[in-house]
Amino acid sequence: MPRFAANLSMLFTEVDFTERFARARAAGFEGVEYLFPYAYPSDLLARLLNDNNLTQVLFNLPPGDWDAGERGIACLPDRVEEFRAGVDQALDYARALGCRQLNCLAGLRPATLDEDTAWQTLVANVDYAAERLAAEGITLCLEAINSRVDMPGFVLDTSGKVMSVIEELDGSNIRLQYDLYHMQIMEGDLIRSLECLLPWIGHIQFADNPGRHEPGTGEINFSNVFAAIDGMGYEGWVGAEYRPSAETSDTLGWFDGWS
Ligand SMILES: O=C(O)C(=O)[C@@H](O)CO
Ligand SMILES: [Mg+2]
Repeated sequence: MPRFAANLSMLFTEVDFTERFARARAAGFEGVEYLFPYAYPSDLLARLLNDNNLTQVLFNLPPGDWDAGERGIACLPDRVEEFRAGVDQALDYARALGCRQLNCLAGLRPATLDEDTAWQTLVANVDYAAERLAAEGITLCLEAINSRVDMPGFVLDTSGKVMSVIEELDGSNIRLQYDLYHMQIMEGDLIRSLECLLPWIGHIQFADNPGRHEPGTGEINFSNVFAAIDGMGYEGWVGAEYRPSAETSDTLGWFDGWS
C-alpha cells in the first residue's frame, strides 16, 4: 500500500507551520515533507516530528533566493560555492531530522547562460552532492518540474532529462522525483511511465491538473494511478503536494481507504 506523506508547505496552511505536524498526524499521515526546514531550528523540527510520531520524508536543498523567484542554483556556474555550502546545511538538517532523501532543484536557466554550460554545471553539482550524501546513506532526488505552466526555464523539465543526468553519473544514490502533476502537464501516459521508470524513482508527489488541487478536481484518474503504484510494488513515499481548493480537512477524500 502506498505510504502517503503530507506536504506541509501546501496542506494545512490554515494554521502556522509548526501546528501543521499535529494536523497531519490527526488526519492519518505517517510522514511529512515540505519545501525547506531552514527557517526553523532543527531541534524544534525534530521535536515536532517526534511528538507527532511522524517521519521526515523529504525536503529540498537550499534553492537560492526563493522569494526573489530563484528555483534552485544547481545549474548556475557562478553559484557553485553557495551550492556546496547548501549541501552542508541540508546534511546538518537531514541528520537532525532522520531524513533519508533530499531533493536538488536544478534551477532556471537565465537567457544569458548557454544550455551546455548550465547542463555541465548541473551535472557536476549533482555529482558532488550525491557523493556527499552517499557517505551518509542518503538519496539525492532530482525532480522534473513542468516548464509550461509553473516554472518556465526550469532546466530539468522532463523525466528524460533527469534520466540523462542519472545515466551520465551512474550514481547509485541518485533518483528521479516523479511528480504526477508536472508529468501530466509535460508528458502524460502516467501509469506506463511509472512502470518504465520505477527502478529509478525515489519519490512520488501528486496534485490534479489543471489547477494543482486535490484529486478529483481535474483530469487525472487517481484511483487507477494509486492502485497501479500499489500494484507495481513501489516502496517509497507518495507526497500529497497540492493546493487544497477548500479547508484541507475537506479535501482528503482521496485518502479514504489508503490511511
Ligand atoms: O514544485 C514542486 O513540485 C515541488 O516538489 C517543490 O517542492 C520543489 O521541489
Ligand atoms: Mg513536486
